[in-house]
Amino acid sequence: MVASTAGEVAMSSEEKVYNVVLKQAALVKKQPRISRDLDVNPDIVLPGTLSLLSEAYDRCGEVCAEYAKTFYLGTLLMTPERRRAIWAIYVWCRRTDELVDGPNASHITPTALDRWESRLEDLFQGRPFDMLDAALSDTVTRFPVDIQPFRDMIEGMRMDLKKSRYKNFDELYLYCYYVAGTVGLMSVPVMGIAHDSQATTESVYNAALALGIANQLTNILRDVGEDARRGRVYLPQDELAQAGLSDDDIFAGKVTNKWRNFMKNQIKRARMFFDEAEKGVAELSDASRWPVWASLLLYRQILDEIEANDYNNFTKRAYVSKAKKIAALPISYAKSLIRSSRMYPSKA
Ligand SMILES: CC(C)=CCC/C(C)=C/CC/C(C)=C/CC/C(C)=C/[C@@H]1[C@@H](COP(=O)(O)OP(=O)(O)O)[C@]1(C)CC/C=C(\C)CC/C=C(\C)CCC=C(C)C
Ligand SMILES: [Mn+2]
Repeated sequence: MVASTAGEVAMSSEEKVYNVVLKQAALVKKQPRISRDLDVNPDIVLPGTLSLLSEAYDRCGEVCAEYAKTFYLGTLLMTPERRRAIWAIYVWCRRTDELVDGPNASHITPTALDRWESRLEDLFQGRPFDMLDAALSDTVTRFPVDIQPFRDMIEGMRMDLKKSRYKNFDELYLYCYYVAGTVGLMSVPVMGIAHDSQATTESVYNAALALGIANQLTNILRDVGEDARRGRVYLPQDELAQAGLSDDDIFAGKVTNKWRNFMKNQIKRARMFFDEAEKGVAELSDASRWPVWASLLLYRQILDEIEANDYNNFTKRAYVSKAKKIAALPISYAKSLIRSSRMYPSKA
């Protein structure tokens, strides 16, 4: 908590977001933990609807494969119903992101985002607008997914429309929650917490949030040059100033020692969020641990690549080679066999 000059007590972004985590965890606790593999029940669908729905999910899978090969490969390791649900969530997130980041972004207004939000409300009430919405509409009836993180992601897009600078890490943290921490909160109810996990639901949600934040911080550090060319600086202005840097240095795009030192600290912080996330992966249901480990290790390696590029994230895009991606699979598989709190039940 931070006291303002008027004596009011303002909540930090971390506190605000933690309250969302607590609410999400409480909501999912009301539902039984998913301990078995659910599958589509044809008895509850009208004739013809099932195949339409299958087509809708397949299309979501195709979009996911096209835009995010790594995530897609990860989802192939999941059970069929969970995989389809993650595809549906992925596609909704991607479409939301495209509104402000895609080819038509310059025409997007706050009103368009309001319309997108009412479509979201409709699909949660069983009234999807199109085929891709229909897949998510079905997913939210099968898994205890709440609407709040979806609304919050749209809020992040609103923020992107009106804001291109972040005063400090507190402001950046809130942005990262909106656009990526939310994905963690949307995904846990689908991935499921292991039925014999001793961890609290809050701690697993907190780890999921941390993975979203870590991914987004990494994404920001990878894309500094690209974002600057769009007039955007997603770095804390106060930390830049403390390092003796300004927006002009970013637009100039020169790798100096000041920049290297600044980047070292930013990378350190992103790694701390990855460390926090790691604590929760072992608590996920058996079939979900491997894909989450794989995606965590792969995204985390982008930070190593930024270092390997001598911190030139102005003109060099850090990427993980195919060989390293393949090498991450057995490592993540081995890690997924570790079931921490279940191995030490006395911890609870
Ligand atoms: C297997 C797995 C990890 C599944 C999650 C798949 C999913 C639903 C992804 C949605 C991603 C998405 C399209 C988000 C929209 C906003 C956005 C673009 C965020 C950035 C993603 C990376 O995208 P990319 O590199 O393509 O970026 P560009 O558009 O090219 O700039 C983000 C960096 C955020 C992604 C955040 C996550 C995937 C959160 C992961 C957390 C979990 C799956 C929870 C795991 C649970 C525990 C307990 C740790
Ligand atoms: Mn980016």
